Amino acid sequence: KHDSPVSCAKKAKTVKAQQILLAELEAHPAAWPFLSPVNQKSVPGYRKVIKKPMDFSTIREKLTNNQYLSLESFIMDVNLVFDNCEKFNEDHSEIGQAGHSMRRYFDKRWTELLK
Ligand SMILES: Cn1cc(C(=O)NCCCNC(=O)c2ccc(F)cc2)ccc1=O
Repeated sequence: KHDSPVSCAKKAKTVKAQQILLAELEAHPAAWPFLSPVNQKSVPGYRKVIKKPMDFSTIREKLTNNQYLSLESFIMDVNLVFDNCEKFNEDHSEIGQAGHSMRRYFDKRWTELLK
């Protein structure tokens, strides 16, 4: 129940890093396809093809509710957004290109921030 001061400080550091990373993803010009859940009523085939939908607003909700027990689980959800995008969209479509661009940006930023 009570963390040692060291592990408590370490946890605060990763939460801070997650907040910084998510804010940067949300502010990115190519973030628009990922800011809210894909509307499964208006996007034919999405519900059948994508088994685990994920988007930045859902990640924001989970972060706010302290649902990420580790940095890894946060990174897995962000990568799920980009993996879903690659599965559903052609690489050279507008949304496909946005997904590649956002994944490159995320990979660069989280290694810079936590390396
Ligand atoms: C990730 N993905 C997204 C869509 C999709 O159609 N998503 C809706 C985009 C419409 N949303 C906007 O245009 C927008 C949103 C926020 C904002 F601030 C400005 C514009 C379809 C397939 C898929 O795989």
